[in-house]
Order: sequence, then C-alpha cells, then structure tokens
Amino acid sequence: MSFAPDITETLSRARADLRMGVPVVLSGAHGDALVLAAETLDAQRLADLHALGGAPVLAITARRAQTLKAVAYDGDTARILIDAGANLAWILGVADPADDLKTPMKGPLRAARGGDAVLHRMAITLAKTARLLPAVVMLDLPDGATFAEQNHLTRVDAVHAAPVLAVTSHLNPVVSARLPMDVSEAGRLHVFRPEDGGEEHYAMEVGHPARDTPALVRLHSACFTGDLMGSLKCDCGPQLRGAMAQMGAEGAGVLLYLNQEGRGIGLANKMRAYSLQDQGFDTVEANHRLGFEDDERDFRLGAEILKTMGFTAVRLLTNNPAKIAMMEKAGVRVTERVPLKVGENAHNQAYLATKAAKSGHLL
Ligand SMILES: Nc1nc2c(ncn2[C@@H]2O[C@H](COP(=O)(O)OP(=O)(O)OP(=O)(O)O)[C@@H](O)[C@H]2O)c(=O)[nH]1
Ligand SMILES: [Zn+2]
Repeated sequence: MSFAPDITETLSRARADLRMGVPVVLSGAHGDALVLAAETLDAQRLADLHALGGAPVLAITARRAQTLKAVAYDGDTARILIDAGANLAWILGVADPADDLKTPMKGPLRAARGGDAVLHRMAITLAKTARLLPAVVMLDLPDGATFAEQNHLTRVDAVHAAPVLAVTSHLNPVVSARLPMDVSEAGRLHVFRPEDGGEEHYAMEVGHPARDTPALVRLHSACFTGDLMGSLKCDCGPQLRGAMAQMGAEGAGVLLYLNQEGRGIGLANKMRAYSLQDQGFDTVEANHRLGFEDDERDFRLGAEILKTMGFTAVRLLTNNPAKIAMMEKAGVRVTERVPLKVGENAHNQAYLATKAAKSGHLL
C-alpha cells in the first residue's frame, strides 16, 4: 500500500511549486537538474543558486530566442548561459519581453551547445502548463534525489513524466444540474474535472440535443476580457452570445466552455501579449515574442467531453479550420461548419485580419 502521489499528481505539485517560486528537481535518464521558473524567481533564491556553483542556464523557447537573437542549438529550445554576475533584472529581461523595445540589448547572449535539452524542454512545458512565462532557470545536480530530499523539494521522474505530458489528462464528469437561461429554459450545465488537477471545463447543454444526429456545437475558449468585460479587442463576447442564441433558436445544442484563456497561455500572459500589441505587434507576433506558439490550445479535451456526453458527430460553429481538423483527429466527425461571424468593430478589425492571414481563419 502507498499513499504516495503518482506521476500525474507529482507533476501537478511541481506546477504549483513553480507558480509559488519553489524549485523542483527533474530526474532524467542522463542526469538531474534543479528548476526554477524565471517569472517567480526572487533575489534570495538566485543568490542561493549562484552559491551552489556550477553553470546555471536560462532555458527559453526558440521563439523567444529568435527575438533576442540568441542561437537555439537545441531546435525548439535554447539554453542561455547565466554569468556569475547575472542579477534578477537580467534574468527577467531575457524571460519577459515587456521592456524589449526600451532596453533592446541584453546580450550578446551565449547559448550552451553540449549535452541535450530533454529536461530543459520538459521544464518549459511545465512552466507553460502552469501558465507562467516559458522561461526556466536550471542547474545540473550531481544527485537530484538527495538534493530534493534534503530541501523538501518535489522531484519529477522525467522518464515517467514524458508520456503523461504528451497526452491530455482524462476528464471526469463531476456534476450536472438544470440551468434555465434566457436563450432556453431547458439548460443543463455539466462540470468536468481533469485528473491532473488542472482547470475544470464546462459543457452547457441547451435543450435536449439528440445523440444520434449531428448536434450544433460550439467549442468556446475562455476570454475573461471579451466574455465578461465587453472587450472590443476580440470577437469572443459576441461569438459566445451568438452561439448561445443560435442554439436557443434551434432548440438544442452544446456549448463547451473550455478554460483555455488567451489561446491557452492564461490571462496574465494574454495581458502581456496585449501590452506588446500596444507597442505595435500583432496577436501572433506578440505570442512569439513571449516565447509561445500562436496557439497553445489543445482541443482534444473538447472532443473527449463530447464523446463522454455521447456525441460522435457535430455541426461545428467556428471560423477556425484547426478546430475542425483537431476534432476529426480526436474522433468526432464534423458534418458541417456553421460560420460564426459576429462582433467585428473598429478595435478588432486588425486582430481578425491577422487571424485570417496568419492562422488560416475563414472570413
Ligand atoms: N494570446 C492571445 N489570446 C487571445 C487574444 N485575443 C483573444 N485571445 C484568446 O483567443 C481565444 C479565442 O478563442 P475562440 O474564439 O474560441 O477561437 P478561435 O480560434 O478564434 O476560433 P473561432 O472563434 O471558433 O472561429 C480565447 O481564449 C481568447 O482569450 C490575443 O490577442 N492573444
Ligand atoms: Zn477574446
């Protein structure tokens, strides 16, 4: 018998630790490393890290490295060398593009070449899934197990973690209850909870959609600013209400409300992206400067919820062909794309044009 956390639970702990600024230890096939998220690093822990000696690096994505004109020897990842004199401001300056234009010269940045970046890549994935900036300070450890034990740190077995990080966590239905709404009095809200301790997602069932014919479905990604604040920078609010209205008018449908704020980068990072957009970058460039891909969402979880609810074919309300492709790949047939073109205004015209030009959205 063991009450010890399994690998999925240990990964969840590691994310929580990184968010708090507590280091974690990654143990791989060829060595161990101490990991700290750049965003939550403080001066004391940085001083402690320097005191350990060795050669710490700041692992960033190739996207961020490109902006900084650093060489990504590891393909999608770059290991930037941290000099003994590097202070917190320098590390944050490399990790966070907020002041790129004000203080463009952070380098020249030197990147590590030898060895591999398996643990670094995994640490960046952990930071991303913890909704932090994708930048982590790392130091090789001769004996990670002992170090973790002595310092009471979470230690992740990277070999076991890799396959877990590659798939979406299984979602369990938690509860559903009747929810009369303005678009339909016959509403039912279902809550789904992932096994990895991540954010819950919701399915809003409108009316009583049949399971044996394609249902009208919308996969909606959370947008606090658009859905709730009436932001004019995007079209999310009108899309949410438009989809609900259409389901109400047809008498049936399912709206999945997926908590993937900011195309999966979280609200804090989305606001960082907005700040870059105010400096003249478009929505895609802003994500790249932060070190993210254009779209970090995983729509497989939407497909999983639909299948759990008994839907195998849908009429999908979207302008995004990537959503259709992901649904089909995940085993949900899309029999029809139902366009959802609402909410264009003077503030979001350029944003919608960028999504059409760079992300393949249908106009
Ligand atoms: N990173 C980032 N996310 C944004 C920005 N503007 C809106 N978002 C997020 O983008 C997502 C919009 O998602 P959706 O409307 O579901 O998806 P879509 O890809 O636009 O596709 P359809 O609306 O289905 O055509 C939400 O998670 C928003 O929070 C932005 O400038 N940067
Ligand atoms: Zn939005």
